[in-house]
Amino acid sequence: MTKQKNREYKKSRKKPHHSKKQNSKQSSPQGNRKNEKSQGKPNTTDKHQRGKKRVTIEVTCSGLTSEGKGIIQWKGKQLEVANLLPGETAEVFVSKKGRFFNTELKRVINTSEDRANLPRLSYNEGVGCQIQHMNEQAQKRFKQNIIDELMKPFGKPEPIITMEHPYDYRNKNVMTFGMNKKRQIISGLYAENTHQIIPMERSIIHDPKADEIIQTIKGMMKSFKMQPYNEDNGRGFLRHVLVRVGKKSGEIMVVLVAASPMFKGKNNFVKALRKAHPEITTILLNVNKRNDSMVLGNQEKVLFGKGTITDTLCGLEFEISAKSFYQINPVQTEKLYTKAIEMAELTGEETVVDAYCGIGTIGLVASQQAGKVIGVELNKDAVRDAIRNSKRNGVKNARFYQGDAGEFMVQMAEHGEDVDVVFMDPPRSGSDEAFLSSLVKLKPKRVVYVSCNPETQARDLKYLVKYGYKVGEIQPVDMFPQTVHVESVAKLELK
Ligand SMILES: C[S@@+](CC[C@H](N)C(=O)[O-])C[C@H]1O[C@@H](n2cnc3c(N)ncnc32)[C@H](O)[C@@H]1O
Repeated sequence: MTKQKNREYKKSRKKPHHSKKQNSKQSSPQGNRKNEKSQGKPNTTDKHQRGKKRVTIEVTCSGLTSEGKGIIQWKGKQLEVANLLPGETAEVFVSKKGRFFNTELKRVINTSEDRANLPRLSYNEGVGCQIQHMNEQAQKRFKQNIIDELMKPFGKPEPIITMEHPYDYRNKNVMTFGMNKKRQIISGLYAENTHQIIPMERSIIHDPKADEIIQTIKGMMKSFKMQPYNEDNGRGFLRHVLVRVGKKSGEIMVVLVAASPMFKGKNNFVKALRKAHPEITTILLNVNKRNDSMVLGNQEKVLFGKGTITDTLCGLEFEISAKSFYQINPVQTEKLYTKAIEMAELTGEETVVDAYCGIGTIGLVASQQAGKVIGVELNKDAVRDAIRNSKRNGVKNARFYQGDAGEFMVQMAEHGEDVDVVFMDPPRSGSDEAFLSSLVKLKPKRVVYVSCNPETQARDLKYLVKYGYKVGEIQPVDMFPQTVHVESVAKLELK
């Protein structure tokens, strides 16, 4: 890569289209005095949470952040309120923590027509679903606006592909275990940007059976003298439980993530869990001694079954290991892959690279219409799955390699390989300069860029456009209903 290209790439990486916001309840005091007319009026002051003062204000919401929070003005400051919609008047609690303001919706006074007519949710069922208070039309508009805005430099995206039944869709649930102040075992999700567990028994987007299994495990812990892990003092055993469900096959994997490999009474535990849920097809113990936010550690032991599950996607069967990536919404994934493969315009002759290939899903589905497929993926377990999956489906024209996709592309470019089409589906952080600079050297006719983070996708598209590609169709797909996340696939052609 030339110095000029390097500088350009770094510059574009520094400036993502939207900047990340603060903690869910915290708003920065970045307000603007001109807006004081529309400021909320303080109603009352009360005390909560160990005597901290908070005021109740009446406000009208003027817009939405890219994280789906309502924007309000108060005392010359712009604050963000979760679960509030534009045009709504509401009572909001405001309290101050350091330089930041915490807000919490107390009561909506005038309801927007965009508000979802939800059945009453039980305790915390909507945690992690930042926009579950918007109805389907409003969610669709919200996500379309995000994509349209980000992709403005490249053309007008297609209307987003939505999901018919946008609930219970996740095939993977991960719950974290801990103790509450009454020393009762709890399981739930971390509150945004913290390691504080919000107890949760059921989520509107989780697979119901997976949630049920996690509750069974929580109920069994006391009698098996199994302590939840305490991050502060390093004591205890169970950190998380991951349940993965093959939505078509019905196979179910349970992964107990523990702080230690010493699992006393594991045989009896496995027996009791299988008795309560005969539908479980495999159980694993994963050991994670790390202190970061990664759920799974490297060490893994199969306690029951074959250690993997199988599922069907786009007519092919895929074996999936605990540590491998597998798209969490298979109904929408089929629509996404169908669109991506259509964009590749394969004729049966092409050499295709499937970069960041996971367990080989896109490459193997595309292999039926390609000359040959070369897949590259960093995760060893996923590459092993991909190789097994090509054999399982009788695919003869696909090869999978383990390694960094950027380094792999550099080598391909140095060897002057011929590549016709590249599918790329990087993680949320997007691709890197090694990958992109080699991609433009390899000059494939078409690049199909699949992304779960349109901000980094837009950044990388800008690079590819600068170095010889033009963006054709851009297709957003709602893979994550009820949340602010959106998937997008873009077709690029060599100019
Ligand atoms: C969004 S997933 C896509 C996987 C696959 N295309 C699919 O649809 O299931 C991104 C994948 O990139 C892999 N990955 C992350 N960093 C990588 C890198 N530097 N080189 C190669 N693969 C990487 C991850 O392990 C993960 O499997």
